[in-house]
Amino acid sequence: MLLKKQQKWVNTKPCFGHVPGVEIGDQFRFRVELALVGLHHEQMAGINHATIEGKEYANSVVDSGLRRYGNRAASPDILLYSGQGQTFEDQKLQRGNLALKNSMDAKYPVRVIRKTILGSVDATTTTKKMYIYDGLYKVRKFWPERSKSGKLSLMFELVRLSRQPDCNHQSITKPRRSLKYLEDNNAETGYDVSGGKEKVPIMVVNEISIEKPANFTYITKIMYPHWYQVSLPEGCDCVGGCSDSIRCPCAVKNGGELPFNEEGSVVRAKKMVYECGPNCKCPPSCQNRVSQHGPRLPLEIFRTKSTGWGVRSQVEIPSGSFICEYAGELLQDKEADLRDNDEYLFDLDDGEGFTIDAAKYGNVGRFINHSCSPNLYAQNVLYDHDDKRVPHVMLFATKKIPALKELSYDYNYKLNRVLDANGNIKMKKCFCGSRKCIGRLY
Ligand SMILES: C[S@@+](CC[C@H](N)C(=O)[O-])C[C@H]1O[C@@H](n2cnc3c(N)ncnc32)[C@H](O)[C@@H]1O
Repeated sequence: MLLKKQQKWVNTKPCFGHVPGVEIGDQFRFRVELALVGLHHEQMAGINHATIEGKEYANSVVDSGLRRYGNRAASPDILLYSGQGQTFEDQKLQRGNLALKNSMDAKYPVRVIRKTILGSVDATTTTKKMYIYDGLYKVRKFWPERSKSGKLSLMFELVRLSRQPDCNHQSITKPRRSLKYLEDNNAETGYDVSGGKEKVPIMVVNEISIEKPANFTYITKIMYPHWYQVSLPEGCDCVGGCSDSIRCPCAVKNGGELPFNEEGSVVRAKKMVYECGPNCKCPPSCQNRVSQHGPRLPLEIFRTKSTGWGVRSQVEIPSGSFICEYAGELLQDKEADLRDNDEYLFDLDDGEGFTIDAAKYGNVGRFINHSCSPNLYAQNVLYDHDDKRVPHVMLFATKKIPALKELSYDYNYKLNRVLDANGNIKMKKCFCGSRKCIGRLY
């Protein structure tokens, strides 16, 4: 309570994925310490959940290890977790249980904290109960199961995401980092670069040096110049959501079909995708509102060996998934030509028009590198205005992408067309490493 009064609790906003400053294997003596660092805010309940657009999603569970709850480790990487509910009645698909199901449907990662007995089993050494952060899991399935008392329990199967460090929770461990370390929040990496502006933290990780990304201001939306007036598009009247592709005017704008499937994956690349907008009567959960909600995957900015910073996901990405927008300052091409740093310019068209500059103001999109064999593509999207000259540039996965594989798109530069101040052709080598690499970015 003293620390709370001194406002020393950290990561107080709900987040999905890893929590800044906490590493797999970190140990905690009491449940309240989990809340203090933002790993699991609930001090009593085993399932922690957070609201996104009115819907609850689980973001962490504490596996008490108690038989009473029927939680048992089927294998070190699989946790069978019994849902919440009173012991004297059947468990229902509500509150934490519903949140776990929603995280399963949305493929959101869930942090698992295991309660473990540490210490030697011989009688001479004292044992200690500890809570250990075990890493990220996904909910694979759930089913009802009759417990010994005859009541129905909801069993959830949680599978540990691959390529995470081992947490050695079974053994007597060497001293690990403790809460004191967390006071040092100025560590070079392991922080959310969005500073809490995105719904999921965008962690910075550097496994090869202590460098961190150069300063810029994190924004989540395009910055329009003061002279640019945004006009709102007309909306649809589909109060319950847009599923009628013949009657919904937004579906009609998309050629008579919804551009996204029920999982929120883009169906096919188009010249323009029209999402529902501020004047539409459909709810935020409408199938035709995807990229406007911002990134949902636990993305990481990591230091690459030869192309500076890059971006990857902590979890596997299904084909067609939305990754992020390319956000920055909207400039006219002639202004963009005068900018000193040309590394973060995204040209919105081939002719004289507009460019997005993410050098000073940008989001995670500014860190995604070019590849000659990309796994993302840039899709033009309109939803909050209907000016086709300045569509939102939204990046989507072109294929299923394994966890921790670098994300990339084709910068589509025209060779021999980039000129320096004296009119000489500028060239830049490409280090994408693909077998199809043409050797040059431009
Ligand atoms: C939009 S930024 C991408 C993020 C950048 N790597 C960083 O560290 O901030 C574009 C710049 O990254 C570098 N880059 C991106 N892809 C590259 C590639 N395939 N080969 C060489 N350099 C690349 C170039 O310097 C390029 O101008």
